[in-house]
Amino acid sequence: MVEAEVIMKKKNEEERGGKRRWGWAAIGAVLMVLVAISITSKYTKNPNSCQCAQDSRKYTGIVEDCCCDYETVDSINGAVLHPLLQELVTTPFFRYFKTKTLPQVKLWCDCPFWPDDGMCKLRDCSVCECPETEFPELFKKPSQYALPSDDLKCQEGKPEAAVDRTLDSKAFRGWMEVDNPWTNDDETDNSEMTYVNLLLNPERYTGYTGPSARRIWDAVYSENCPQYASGESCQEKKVLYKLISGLHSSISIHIASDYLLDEAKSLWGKNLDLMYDRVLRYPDRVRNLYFTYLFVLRAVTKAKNYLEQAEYETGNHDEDLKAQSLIRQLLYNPKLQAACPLPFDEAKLWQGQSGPELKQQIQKQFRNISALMDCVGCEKCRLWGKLQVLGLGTALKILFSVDGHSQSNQPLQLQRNEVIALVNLLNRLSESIKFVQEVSPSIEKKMDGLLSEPIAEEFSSWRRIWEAVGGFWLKKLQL
Ligand SMILES: Cc1cc2nc3c(=O)[nH]c(=O)nc-3n(C[C@H](O)[C@H](O)[C@H](O)COP(=O)(O)OP(=O)(O)OC[C@H]3O[C@@H](n4cnc5c(N)ncnc54)[C@H](O)[C@@H]3O)c2cc1C
Repeated sequence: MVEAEVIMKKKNEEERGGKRRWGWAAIGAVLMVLVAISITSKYTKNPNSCQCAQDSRKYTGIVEDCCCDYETVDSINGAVLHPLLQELVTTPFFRYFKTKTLPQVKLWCDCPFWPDDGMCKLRDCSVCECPETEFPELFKKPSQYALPSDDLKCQEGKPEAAVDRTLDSKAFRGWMEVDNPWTNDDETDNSEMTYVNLLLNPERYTGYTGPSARRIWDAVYSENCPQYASGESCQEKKVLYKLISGLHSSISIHIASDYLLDEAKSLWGKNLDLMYDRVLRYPDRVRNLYFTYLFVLRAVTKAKNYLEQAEYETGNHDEDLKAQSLIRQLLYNPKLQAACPLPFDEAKLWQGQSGPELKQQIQKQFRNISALMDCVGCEKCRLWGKLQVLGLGTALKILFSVDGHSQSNQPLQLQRNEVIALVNLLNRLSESIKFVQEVSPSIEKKMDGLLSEPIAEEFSSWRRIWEAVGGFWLKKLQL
């Protein structure tokens, strides 16, 4: 009897122990599942996780609102456009830009918005002007080849419905001084104009920063091309915003690619952190750079008949022939024509009843942006700001002010300075695209590394917790 009681007691204890183990096992399993859910949700659903950030930084497929993809832009830019443009901008015709280079004290006369407080810190802010003897003699005189207006080929009689994307090549014989409805520049004001050699004044870090620079960008964005909220704004306003943002990205990339790393030692070089902070970490800014590049490229190729027949005379026969030849190679490049025949389709814009009114409104906003460039408080920044905004204004003029439907029915006429600005702008954008393509994988890898270090640390902490929890429950189960 006693023996039977002892056996029963033992059996009951074993059953209780078994139940206890099962209880501990169940609690352990639930806790482990909770820990696992917490870890997986942290690294798969969190929008700030490394995986998501990596995906959003890949640039593939068609560039938004354009007709060409990122991969094609990279390859055609690297293989064809960049080398051609680099050579073209060194020719005498393209390297001298006519601009007002007013001393700081006179700046307020030109800036229609506010007197500048001159924030520029470095010697590198100032522009190196050309001596009178250096720039081409032919540039000093008004063109003797200008056509009387009745000699311009009329574009009437084209079918109203179809968009004519060709430009009248016969209209061009010489450089005309005509107003650009998109810009605020007046090239006829010769007394204060001077020529600068762009090769001697590279766009790079100048030390222009702080409230003065910020005020210009703020005025450009907030008053003249407010950020569109997707779906709310019309396509045309979106285009203006993207052009300015793309230009801003390009300026920041040039600052970062030629930066004063150590002022005391006069050491210049690449500042990749700055490039990441200002451009690469914002995928939209990179996309807008590609958009602006394709937009300007479309303008250049649309004006091909005109540009082919233009005169690139500076008095230096060999160099002028070279400029002409390089322009032809650019305009009729078979690789470019095959890979990206229509970089941007301007025919989709200004449709509908409000088209003409909208165009006037955006034209006014762009003229304001152009006028704002006179308020940039650093000469070299102002030079490149004015040149590139004039380049954009020229692209806008080519794409939107001259076609079969223009009110005036006037064929395209460009000022010499507009052509110089257009080509130099395309070259700047091309350099930026190349730079982004070359350095962004390594910067992104570095940044991903920095991002993943804390994540790796977190993972190992989680692993330690996991092991501790697992070990504890195993011990309990072995009890
Ligand atoms: C016309 C112009 C030309 C300049 N040229 C030079 C130059 O040659 N060399 C030089 O050293 N400095 C130049 N600067 C100054 C330079 O652009 C910066 O303003 C300065 O370096 C201070 O930079 P930041 O970090 O405050 O940002 P900023 O570049 O001033 O940007 C101001 C704000 O604009 C927004 N933003 C920035 N980039 C973009 C983008 N791509 N798209 C949309 N929004 C954006 C952000 O909200 C940012 O905070 C120029 C300024 C202007 C206005």
